[in-house]
Amino acid sequence: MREVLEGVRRFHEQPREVKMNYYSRETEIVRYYTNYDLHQSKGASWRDTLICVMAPNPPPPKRYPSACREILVEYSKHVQSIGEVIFELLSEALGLDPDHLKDIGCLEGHTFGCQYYPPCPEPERTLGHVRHRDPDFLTILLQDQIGGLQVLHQDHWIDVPPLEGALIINIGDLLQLISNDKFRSVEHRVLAKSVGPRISLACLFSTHLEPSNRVYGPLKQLLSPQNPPLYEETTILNYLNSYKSVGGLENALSFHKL
Ligand SMILES: O=C(O)CCC(=O)C(=O)O
Ligand SMILES: [Fe+2]
Repeated sequence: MREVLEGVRRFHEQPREVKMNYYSRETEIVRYYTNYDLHQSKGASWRDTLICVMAPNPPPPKRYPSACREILVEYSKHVQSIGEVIFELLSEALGLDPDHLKDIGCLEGHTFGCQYYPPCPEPERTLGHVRHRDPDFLTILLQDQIGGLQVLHQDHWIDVPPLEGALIINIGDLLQLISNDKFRSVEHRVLAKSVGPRISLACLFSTHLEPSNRVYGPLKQLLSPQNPPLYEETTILNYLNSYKSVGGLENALSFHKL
């Protein structure tokens, strides 16, 4: 875990000219940029991001930056195994067969968001990452020892202190949708800090770059006259368009409520 964060640091701390080879504001499967909503949003978050799609259709390994290529590929295998166990447990928690969430494709794809938050001279004037919910089924988040991550709980921002060797599991919007609100996607943010850099790696389980007509809606097994569906069926792409239209700032699920 330490090594993969080191790999992310190595990438971000290279000269700008090297990183520019990966710079893109489009939906490339490997891309480096700052603030996906930079040109729409009124403010900018204090971070840079390297996105790497790892599954289901990874590019040839040489497309990943050499500074972190090997360690990203290795970490991807580990995180896939952890994801399998977590989706089994979540399936059981919903009263379903352990393979259910896997069978409907929740584990099919994952993408790494490799974040780098430089030290900020005026941390009270910005955020490292504005409040948002993740647009996926589930996120496995690895953070370093700097701190700053917070989750919203009963209208209060609660610190998620770094714990050596620990991973943070966040429910995303798509799992809230298919579980018909049994699981809630967590709102979270990262404070800017004068110390740093802070490095994190968010592994987002979703297949959002795969063109697919597959639709997701509340799972039939969870519905009854007392528990009617709360959401319409949607493709992942359609849901992502709602997410982008509000820049992640509002709850994109509200667009899909029945
Ligand atoms: O850097 C972090 O701890 C959070 C990152 C995050 O929320 C994200 O990439 O969606
Ligand atoms: Fe997030």
